[in-house]
Amino acid sequence: MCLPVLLPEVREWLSRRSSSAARWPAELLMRHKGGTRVSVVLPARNEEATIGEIVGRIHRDLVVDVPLIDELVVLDSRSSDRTAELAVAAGAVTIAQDSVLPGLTPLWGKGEALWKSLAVTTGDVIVFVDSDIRGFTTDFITGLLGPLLTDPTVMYVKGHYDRPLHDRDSVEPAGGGRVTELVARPLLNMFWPQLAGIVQPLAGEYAGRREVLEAVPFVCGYGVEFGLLVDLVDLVGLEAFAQVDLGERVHANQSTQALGRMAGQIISTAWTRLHRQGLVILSDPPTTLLTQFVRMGGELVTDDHDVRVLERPPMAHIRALREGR
Ligand SMILES: O=c1ccn([C@@H]2O[C@H](COP(=O)(O)OP(=O)(O)O)[C@@H](O)[C@H]2O)c(=O)[nH]1
Ligand SMILES: O=C(O)[C@@H](COP(=O)(O)O)O[C@H]1O[C@H](CO)[C@@H](O)[C@H](O)[C@H]1O
Repeated sequence: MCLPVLLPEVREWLSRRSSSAARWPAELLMRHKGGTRVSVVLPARNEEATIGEIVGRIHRDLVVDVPLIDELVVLDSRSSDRTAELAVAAGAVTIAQDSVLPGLTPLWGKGEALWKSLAVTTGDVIVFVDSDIRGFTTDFITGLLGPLLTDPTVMYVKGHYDRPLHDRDSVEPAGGGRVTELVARPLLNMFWPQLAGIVQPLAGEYAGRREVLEAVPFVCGYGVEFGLLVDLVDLVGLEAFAQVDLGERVHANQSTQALGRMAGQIISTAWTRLHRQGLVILSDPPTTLLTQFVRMGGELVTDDHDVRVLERPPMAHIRALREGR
């Protein structure tokens, strides 16, 4: 007989803190919104193919038709295409990542964009949505806001969905979330079993209260989602988390090589948390160099990457410094 793997408290949490997007229509949320300001942030790096559609839908449905959202911001993460122009045209405030907190050394990556969005938004609640989603619908946003606007004990909400996998010229009905299944989920089950009930730990769609988002560091690259989960559950406990089924999400799938580098960043992030939380004793730190192999002109050549974790301190610390506290 195989033992139930999920901890009893995780199983119990799942039964109480899970819902689906359909449960949270915008009209219901308007009745609960009160004076809570809501910001929606889209980190975007070269997303001209989809940013206009996503921003346009959010602006029409949740700014004009039902004024649930107070702020719609695209954090332009060093795009070299028409992302910023199309985002503005569709109704978003668009801010260049490197223009935020210019006194700090600029860093790269998705997490840098998300961390800087805290400095240029005013919402009490912030919703993060990727900008490469195909077939985006605004119930991704109302679903994530549901638990936050109706339950003051909820601090952080993760979306989950079925994840088809785009192949060159076909879409497999499942198979997406490759780094989730091959790296993130095993790491969380092994070292942070209280997070084993998070269905899509790396999902780019999530929301939280500013007070907690500004109380934790942000990993600058692709480790940001993994780092937020581990740091926030340490800060507020699983009880303050909720999870919403958003249905299905199709996005631009990166190459296996690119996901290898993403996996390296996530393993580096996990390693820093294992050490910071005293779960491992560092005799000597692991290397952060990842050597991949690519064939060029018939030759197999090495392709070296640094997957070290760069992270920003809690935004609350930056605010305190700037206010001389
Ligand atoms: O340096 C970066 C890398 C990515 N992104 C954005 O973060 C989201 C997720 O990134 P990506 O699609 O590259 O990751 P994947 O979804 O393939 O894991 C997308 O909206 C990207 O435009 C970003 O703002 N800055
Ligand atoms: O979940 C995953 O394994 C990766 C890759 O997804 P695919 O295998 O390309 O569907 O996608 C996520 O990971 C990134 C790192 O956390 C997030 O930033 C992305 O938003 C998310 O799509």
